[in-house]
Amino acid sequence: MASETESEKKKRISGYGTGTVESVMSVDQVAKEAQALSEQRPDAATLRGYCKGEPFVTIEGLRAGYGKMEILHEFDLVVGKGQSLCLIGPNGAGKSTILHSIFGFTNIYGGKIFVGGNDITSLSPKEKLRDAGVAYILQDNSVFPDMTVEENLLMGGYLKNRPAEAKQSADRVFEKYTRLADRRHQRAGTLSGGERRLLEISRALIMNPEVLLVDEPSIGLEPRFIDMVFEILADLQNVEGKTIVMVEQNAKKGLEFADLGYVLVSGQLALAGTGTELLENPEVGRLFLGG
Ligand SMILES: Nc1ncnc2c1ncn2[C@@H]1O[C@H](COP(=O)(O)OP(=O)(O)OP(=O)(O)O)[C@@H](O)[C@H]1O
Repeated sequence: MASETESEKKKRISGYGTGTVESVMSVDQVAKEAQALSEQRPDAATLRGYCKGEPFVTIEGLRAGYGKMEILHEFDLVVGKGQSLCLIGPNGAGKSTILHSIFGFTNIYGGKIFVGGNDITSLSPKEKLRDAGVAYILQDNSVFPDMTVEENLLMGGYLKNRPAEAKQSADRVFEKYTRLADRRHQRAGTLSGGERRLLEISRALIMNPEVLLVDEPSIGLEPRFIDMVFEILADLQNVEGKTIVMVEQNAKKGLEFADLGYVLVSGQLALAGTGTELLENPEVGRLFLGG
């Protein structure tokens, strides 16, 4: 968003929360005031306390970034199996960088990442998807528009050695989501925004991952599709037992959905709680939920 003006930024942010354009603070102001939240920074034991059962996705003292630039500084995270976590925070705080780091898209300078007790810190994205059961769902517009819905889904199984297995997984997706089944031979570029997001999520399911990293599921969607996408994610968590780590600019939606919420400020964890606790926190409300 390099060319975005301050007024455009305000407009964009106002769409994420519940406030009006006028009532929303500038991006820089939010970032500055959010620093004060860091005084309540939780320790690793507190994070574990929020965990249901054994920790499943754990990050310990992560230092990561791009090239030589460190974006995340000593970042910790603990999520139980089948739990969901939503990361919120000012623009540029490093939320997506956490997902990138878990999936292997960043340089890691220190710290560890575990899934199911296994150290996955230095695995490649391919190994994380194929061997560690971690899938990354891109922000948006990642479907191949000239390929059919079915072909797009099968692309999700390109790491499976046996195409027949990918086909079986795709058939299971079609059984579950008849909306996609009805359109299996349709070009993906002709799908509605909500259907496209459903296809992007479904494509990640072909490898049958345990952990879903979901980057901004509501971005660019009309309100009616946003609810649909969150219902799909709730089903994947509650019925299929997937563990979800999500970044969501619509902080209200994200915190209503997730069991846990973390506020990230300048690459560091500033505040953690249940989704409900953060929704009820007046400072979080003022800074990220539109007042
Ligand atoms: N591929 C990259 N190469 C270099 N720097 C990057 C890259 N991706 C992100 N950054 C930088 O890392 C910092 C954190 O970016 P990140 O996208 O993680 O923030 P964010 O909290 O998700 O922000 P937003 O809410 O605006 O999406 C920013 O300063 C950004 O410019």
